[in-house]
Amino acid sequence: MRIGLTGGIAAGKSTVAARLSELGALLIDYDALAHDVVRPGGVALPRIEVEFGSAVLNADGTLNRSWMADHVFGKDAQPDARARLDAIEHPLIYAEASLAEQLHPEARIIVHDVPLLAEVIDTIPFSFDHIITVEAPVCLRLERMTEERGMSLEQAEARIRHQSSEEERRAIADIVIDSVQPMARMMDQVNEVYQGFLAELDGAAA
Ligand SMILES: CC(C)(COP(=O)(O)OP(=O)(O)OC[C@H]1O[C@@H](n2cnc3c(N)ncnc32)[C@H](O)[C@@H]1O)[C@@H](O)C(=O)NCCC(=O)NCCS
Ligand SMILES: Nc1ncnc2c1ncn2[C@@H]1O[C@H](COP(=O)(O)OP(=O)(O)OP(=O)(O)O)[C@@H](O)[C@H]1O
Repeated sequence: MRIGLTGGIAAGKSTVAARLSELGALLIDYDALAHDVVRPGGVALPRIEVEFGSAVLNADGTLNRSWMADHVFGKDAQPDARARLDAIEHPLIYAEASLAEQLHPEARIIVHDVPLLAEVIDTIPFSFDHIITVEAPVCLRLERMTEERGMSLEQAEARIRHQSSEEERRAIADIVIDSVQPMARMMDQVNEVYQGFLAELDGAAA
């Protein structure tokens, strides 16, 4: 069974993902894959350099993430910069995700943790049995991003502006997890959701 997990930045998606993984799901973390595919020596970095110029690299040859973030999400970013970066990274991320699945043929429940699932739902080369979105109001997410991640309010607002809205994420999801509820209750909800998946699999096998 393949599950899509999404949510706006700092809504609590990684917290839910970690719980699903503890419960036994195979977790495929697209943020981690997005970091992997731009490592030095890979095919993405030279393409990104051609697309955005040599300022995109640090002196040690790694991707300058804050430069890239400014040029993709910042107020002076070119309107198509995000699409140009995504066009380089996304196919490589999907190939890695597919490989991760092939490496674990025993996995009964596979969770693809995809921050931008609503944006890519028509192009991602996977279909999902269920889609979970984790949601919290923008003001709370801004607070989490500025207090816990050292982002300025402007950077945090820009990142949210470049993402789908809660409404768009809810439209693709059949399960919504509200991360304003106390952590313990949210974890109980994740447990219930997971048990539901197992029951569905057992029902299908019977
Ligand atoms: C622009 C980059 C270099 C900025 O790096 P940075 O370290 O600041 O952010 P990081 O990668 O840790 O992502 C943090 C969060 O930002 C958001 N985010 C990342 N990329 C994007 C994007 N293209 N559009 C909107 N939001 C994004 C997601 O919510 C993600 O969880 C990086 O995010 C990137 O390479 N993005 C393109 C790849 C992508 O689409 N990643 C998302 C997973 S599919
Ligand atoms: N129900 C909750 N109650 C209190 N705090 C929560 C709850 N859910 C998540 N959080 C907190 O919110 C913060 C953001 O959560 P998390 O890192 O899981 O977000 P995320 O959506 O994965 O972010 P990103 O999209 O950047 O990966 C964390 O500090 C987490 O502990």
